[in-house]
Amino acid sequence: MSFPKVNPTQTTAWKKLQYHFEALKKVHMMDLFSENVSRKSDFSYQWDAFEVDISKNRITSETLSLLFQLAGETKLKEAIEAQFSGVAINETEDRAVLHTELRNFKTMKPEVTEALSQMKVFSEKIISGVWKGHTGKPITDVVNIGIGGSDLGPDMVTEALAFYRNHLNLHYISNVDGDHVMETLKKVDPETTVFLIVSKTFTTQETLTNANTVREWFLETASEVAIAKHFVAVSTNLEAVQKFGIASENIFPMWDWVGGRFSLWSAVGLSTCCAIGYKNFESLLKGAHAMDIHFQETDFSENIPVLLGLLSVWYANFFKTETEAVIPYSQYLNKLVPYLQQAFMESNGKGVDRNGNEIEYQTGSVIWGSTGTNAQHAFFQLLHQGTKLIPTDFIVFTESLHKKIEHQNKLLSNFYAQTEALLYGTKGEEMETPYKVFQGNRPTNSIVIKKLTPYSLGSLLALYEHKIFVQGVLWNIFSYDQWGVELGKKIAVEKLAKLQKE
Ligand SMILES: O=P(O)(O)OC[C@H]1O[C@](O)(CO)[C@@H](O)[C@@H]1O
Repeated sequence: MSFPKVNPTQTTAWKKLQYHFEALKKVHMMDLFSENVSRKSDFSYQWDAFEVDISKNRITSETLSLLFQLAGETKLKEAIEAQFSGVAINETEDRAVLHTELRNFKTMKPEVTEALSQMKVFSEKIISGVWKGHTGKPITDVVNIGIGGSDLGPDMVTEALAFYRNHLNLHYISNVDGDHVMETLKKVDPETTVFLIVSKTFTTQETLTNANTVREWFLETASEVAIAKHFVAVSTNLEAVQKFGIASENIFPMWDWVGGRFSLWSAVGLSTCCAIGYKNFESLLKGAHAMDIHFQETDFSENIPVLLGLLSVWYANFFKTETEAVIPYSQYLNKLVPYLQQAFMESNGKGVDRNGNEIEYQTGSVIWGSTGTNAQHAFFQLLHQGTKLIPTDFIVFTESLHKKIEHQNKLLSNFYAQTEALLYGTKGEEMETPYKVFQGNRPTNSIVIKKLTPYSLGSLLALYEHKIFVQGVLWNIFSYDQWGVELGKKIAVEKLAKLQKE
């Protein structure tokens, strides 16, 4: 049984939140800090190697109580249970949503265990040089051909975990723009490169076009039989993969209960597994699973994904904010924001509710951002003095991987300085000109993690996955379909036919 479909605006909590908002909207957070000396610790949450501080938000303990009431009335607890127990909560596609099962080693389905061991064997052969190209040379380069969820997640994780990488060179081809594939092919040698064609459906125009171009390029210097040593596929569509000419032992499975944007934990992450080795890949999965348990079992008052999801709703629906920024103070997380953009916006960019009615409140915020400190010199002016209120996540790792202490101290001091400047502004200070005034009162979450490891990265990504789900339940939308991408694809097919004729 799926969980009840509640319009959030019809709940008692929503009405109370509306009144509460009217009373709180002009209050400066600085006053909330002066009234309560333990505000920082009251609104900080420790979990594993994470410390999440939400004290710099325009909230009081009453705000949280009302948001918990809203979660109760919209049946969040029941929704979490339904998702984890495999109910087909993706109703418009009649599918369960079980990416969490890809990282649960205790209850893992046999086909997942089998796929993981297939990944282990394959990646070990590639890394050790046992797997040879068709001319007998070991593999030096791995190229992932995929787009959307079959590209963004693996690419992001491979870059984020560069510190843990081996000698292999990794490349990602996604865009149908021929310059993308051709520039990548300039860098690789067909004799020592393996191509991973990753597509859940194996019908995606960009991926198939790129895969065919690569295949033609490969066959300029090799025979058809050599394909078995250089082409591998990850897909649910075995028939289409076989038609493409990929040997059956080179096919890795996917399942319809894993959404593309939640699939980096499956064989879709094969490129990452080759780059960092199976042991590290498994650690990524275990870190995500630890967060799954936290999300499933922790009371909402201490539940980090729940708290962050509720705060988004508070800002989007009461303060009417339209965007949220994410600023990781780690260059390794340079690709986190593009990955989150698909995860959040493809999931929650919906205008029809779970009862089929058009929605009259805001859903799916625009997600944007980039790494600190670079972002400080790009768009922080707007965060500090612009007319828009932009709730922002600040993420940092306290320990630096390269032990560059001076750099790390400067990075951390900027991290803390920015959240304080956004909080306090110049309130209480005499400024000689209005242009130098900072209003402050701009909300931030601080996500402070001990160290960037495969495990902690897994936890961080799972945290955001669950935040998406929390928002979706509160907004009463289906977070796991993506019909909004179809119309453009259909028109593009028609345009292509016309262009080809001309
Ligand atoms: O893995 P596939 O089937 O090639 O799909 C790629 C991407 O395309 C989308 O369907 C959007 O067009 C995404 O949801 C998905 O991640």
